[in-house]
This record gives sequence, structure tokens and C-alpha cells, in this order.
Amino acid sequence: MSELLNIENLSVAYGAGAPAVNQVSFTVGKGAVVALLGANGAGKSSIMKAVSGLTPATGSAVFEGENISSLPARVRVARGIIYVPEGREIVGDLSVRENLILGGYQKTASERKKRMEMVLDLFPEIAEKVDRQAWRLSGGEQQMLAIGRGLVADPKLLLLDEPSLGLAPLLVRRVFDRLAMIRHESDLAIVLVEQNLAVTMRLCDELHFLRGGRIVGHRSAEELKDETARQEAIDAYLGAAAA
Ligand SMILES: Nc1ncnc2c1ncn2[C@@H]1O[C@H](COP(=O)(O)OP(=O)(O)OP(=O)(O)O)[C@@H](O)[C@H]1O
Repeated sequence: MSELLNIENLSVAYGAGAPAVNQVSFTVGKGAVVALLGANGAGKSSIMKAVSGLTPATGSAVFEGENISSLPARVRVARGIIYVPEGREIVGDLSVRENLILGGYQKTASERKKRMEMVLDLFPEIAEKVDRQAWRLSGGEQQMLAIGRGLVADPKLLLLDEPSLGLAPLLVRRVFDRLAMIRHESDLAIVLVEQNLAVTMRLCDELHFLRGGRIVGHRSAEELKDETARQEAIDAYLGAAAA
């Protein structure tokens, strides 16, 4: 698998105290799904924001061989790095269709139309409600819209921040099944932030465990298929709440 993203010694500091992200390094292969797991405050979202150019960071970020460290967020979007933030951040007063149009704001009208059709095929739940204001959607539908809006931008790398947050287990399964479909049908790579290992295991190839802004452990999804190994990783890195 060839390399898509290489992050080296990434650090993020918001003030004078301990950095939120401290010398983090990881790589993402083309078409790979890499998960970042850790408790609240471990630094997961800060990594996502740093990779997407939304917060200042030090260290190096190389995407498709190009050093993107000093590129602004909108140029990273044009390169194919798309962030789907925690809490969805869809525009409630706009319709589902208008939210999807926003996702493709850098695309030509015909490309955007094609991508929107693909997204609505993938998420029939929101296709039925395309003219409805986004705030009227259920939590699961809003999450589908947030992911769909990201997909309209035709990402090479999707940065997905806690897509399971606040969703019932059945909806989480539905959202993750769709993500699995997309990744099998395309070259899309995903960096997935989650707190829940069981959910993450449905989709990812490898996992990095974070604590206090540092990567403290790494496992492949293959290794964690073994129940004992999985329990050991939970005990070592996450604690009982994340099982
Ligand atoms: N804009 C900000 N200004 C100041 N401190 C911040 C800011 N954003 C995050 N932090 C701090 O940085 C640390 C890491 O936060 P971050 O949101 O990256 O963690 P996280 O692992 O994504 O947490 P969660 O799972 O709760 O979303 C926390 O201590 C947090 O309080």
C-alpha cells in the first residue's frame, strides 16, 4: 500500500501549558483506515484540526509527497483532505441539498452534481429528505449528512471525528457499514477518531492509542481480532469505559 499521508513530530499547543499534541508521528496508506483512540482530552481532535490546517501546529505533514505543513485549510481541501468535525456542524437552517452543495464548493457544477448523486444513493435516508431543513433530521441522519457533505468534496483522505457520538448502536452500525462500502469501492483513506474500540474495529486497519497528547500504543486490527489481545489493549490504553 503506497503512502498517502506522513505525519512526523506533530505538536499542537494552545497556550503556555502542556501541549495538547506532543510529537505525534503516524502514516496513512492510500485507501487505508487508521484510527486514533483515546479518552476525552487525549488530543485526537487537535490532530485532526492540525492535519486539516485549522489549527497551528509544528512538525511535518506530507501528503502525496508534498509538504503541506504551511498550506492553508482551503488548499488542503483542494488537495483532497476533508475534515468531518465532531458534532457534525451541518448548517441547520439550510436544506440537506444546500448542505451538500456547500461540501462541493470547490468543485465544478457538473462534478458536484455527480458527487451529490453518489452521496444520495449511498444514504437513501437523507435522499428522501433532500429539501428538508437540516435541523429537522434525526441525529443519525445529521451524521449521514455531515459525512455526505464531506464526500461531495471528493476526498482522498477523510478525517472523521467521532462519527458514532450520540448515535444508537443500530445507527452506528449503519453509518459504519456505509463507510465500509465506500472504502471498498474507492481508494478513499480515512483517519477515524473514536473512543469506542468495538465500533472502530468494524472499519479500521490499524489503531493508534493516545494519552496526554502522545501516541502510547499501536496495534493492527488483525492483532485485535484476538479477544485476549483486545482486552489487553483496552486495559493498557483505554480503560473499561471504552470497551
Ligand atoms: N481551542 C482550544 N483552546 C485551548 N485548549 C484547547 C482547545 N482545543 C482543545 N484544547 C485542549 O487540548 C486538549 C486536547 O483536546 P482535544 O479536543 O484535541 O482532545 P480529544 O481527544 O479530541 O477530546 P474529546 O474526545 O473530548 O473530543 C484538551 O486538554 C483540551 O482542553
